[in-house]
Amino acid sequence: MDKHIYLENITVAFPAKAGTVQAVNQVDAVFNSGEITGIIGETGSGKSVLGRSVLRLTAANSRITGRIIYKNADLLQLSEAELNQIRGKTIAFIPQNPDTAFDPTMTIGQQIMEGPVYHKKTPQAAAKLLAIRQLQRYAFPEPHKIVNSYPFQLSGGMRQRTLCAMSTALSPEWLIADEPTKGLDAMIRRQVCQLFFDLKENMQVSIIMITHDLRLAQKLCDTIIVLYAGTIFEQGTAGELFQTPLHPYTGGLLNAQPHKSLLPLPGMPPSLIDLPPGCKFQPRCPEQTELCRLQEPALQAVNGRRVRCWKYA
Ligand SMILES: Nc1ncnc2c1ncn2[C@@H]1O[C@H](COP(=O)(O)OP(=O)(O)OP(=O)(O)O)[C@@H](O)[C@H]1O
Ligand code: NI
Repeated sequence: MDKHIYLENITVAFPAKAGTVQAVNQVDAVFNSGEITGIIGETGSGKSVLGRSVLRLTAANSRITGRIIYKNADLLQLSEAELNQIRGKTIAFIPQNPDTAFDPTMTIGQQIMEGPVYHKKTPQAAAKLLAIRQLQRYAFPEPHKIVNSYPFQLSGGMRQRTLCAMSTALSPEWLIADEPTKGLDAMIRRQVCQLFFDLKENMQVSIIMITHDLRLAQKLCDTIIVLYAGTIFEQGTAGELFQTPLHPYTGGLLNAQPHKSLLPLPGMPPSLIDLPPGCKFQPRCPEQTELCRLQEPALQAVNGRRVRCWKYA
């Protein structure tokens, strides 16, 4: 039995007063086990919603349809109790905003120990040792002190790293990390980056990495998925995709990086309530044609990659 995660026709919608927000639209993808898959795309393109949908962690009013197959089971069909046996233990999630993920009344040590004590019945003393070891791995110079501190006593960067320590305390098979390097300074970012690499190489953890940090994605990821307006616009190996982006949107994203031309993509993403016909990127695309306005291109296979653009049809 393989340990890939298969997304089949995943759509995530949020009914709202003004209409239904289509945050994720008919996504088909395979997250290969043993790999780091990066999900990149502009703000609001659906990265977090897609990542959260795997463990049904989207907002309570969300409607998720499609299938998410992991080890022959559809995660979307499991009961809350069954899913709770997977959450954190087999598939762990590191949320985007560290500040809402902590209980302010518990010490850092207690929060890291919670998973092992709850899921694996690890005795308190052993769990505390594990917490200290975890903090050490995530580059805390004084883990013995940190286990006894409270979240408010830590800097934002330290809280981010504590979240990583919490999420990997149970040695999960999969880790879904939502912008794990956000707000970290360059040195700590390099350490966390090295850690993700170690998790993959030495601890056999497969990773889904949601990020705005394209240099991190290029360095760390095996496969890249590019999202726009909730759909996959391009997918390929990190090497090929960063070397020769096929979609004009991917090209624009890469060019907007600080060490490149720093040219932001012109225009705004579309409203996700009333999506226009045709290619969703067409109003902003420098290479648009009549066909792009009329009909939405399919996600095409091109030399082992996938791209949603009429240029390649
Ligand atoms: N609970 C919700 N109700 C309504 N709309 C939502 C809800 N959660 C997310 N959305 C919408 O879904 C879309 C995708 O959001 P998402 O957070 O996945 O974007 P993102 O790519 O992660 O952006 P960022 O890079 O800023 O984190 C956005 O338009 C957002 O406003
Ligand atoms: Ni996000």
